[in-house]
Amino acid sequence: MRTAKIAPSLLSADFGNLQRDVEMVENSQAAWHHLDVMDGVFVPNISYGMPVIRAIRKHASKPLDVHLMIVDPDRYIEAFAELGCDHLTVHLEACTHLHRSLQTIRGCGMKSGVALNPHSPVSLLEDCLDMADLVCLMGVNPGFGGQSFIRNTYKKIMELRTMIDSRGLETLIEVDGGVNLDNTAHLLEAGADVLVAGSFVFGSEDPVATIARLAAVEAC
Ligand SMILES: O=C(CO)[C@@H](O)[C@H](O)COP(=O)(O)O
Repeated sequence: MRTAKIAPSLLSADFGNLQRDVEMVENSQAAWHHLDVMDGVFVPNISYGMPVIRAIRKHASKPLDVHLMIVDPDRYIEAFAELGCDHLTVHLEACTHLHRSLQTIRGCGMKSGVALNPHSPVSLLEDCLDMADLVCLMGVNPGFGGQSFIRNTYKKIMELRTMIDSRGLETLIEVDGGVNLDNTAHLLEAGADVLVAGSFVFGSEDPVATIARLAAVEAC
């Protein structure tokens, strides 16, 4: 039976109690911390950047899974590596030379990730899939937590699973946005490996228990 790695998105954390929320994730069954960096240009929202990630790193021993929603991310790859980020994901739509960006991320010692907006087909990864340790399929249009899951994502997960398996790759499929207990089993069955959940975890009464429930869901 397959279960998913759960990566709570700290975008939905209480920033006035950030250390508390980071420690909550540390003490839960979550696999990774998911950190969303938004620049107000690539997406219509601004979140947080390097000083906040530096502070989170001090309280986190689990991997930091950093999702850059910024234009021209190549400018900052080295800086995120120096902060101690473990996975760095750039958007296909924000990269002029995606192959080079993924190569640079690996060259800096991090796991390379590429994210696809809901409108981008997975076929766009045909020629650089082997450069990605992780593909993040957005289940919502990026920029905000708390949106509804876009169902076309299931088809994309299945297509990507086939591409990965037929090439014998070990690339992880991450789904980000709109994840909750109603769709976790379907996402796993479609082929997802990692689920990012923000509002469903941090908006719940008992986030540790919610993470445990998400992590316990099995795919047939
Ligand atoms: O990248 C993003 C949003 O752009 C996500 O990581 C959200 O933070 C997920 O939030 P929920 O949809 O789970 O509330």
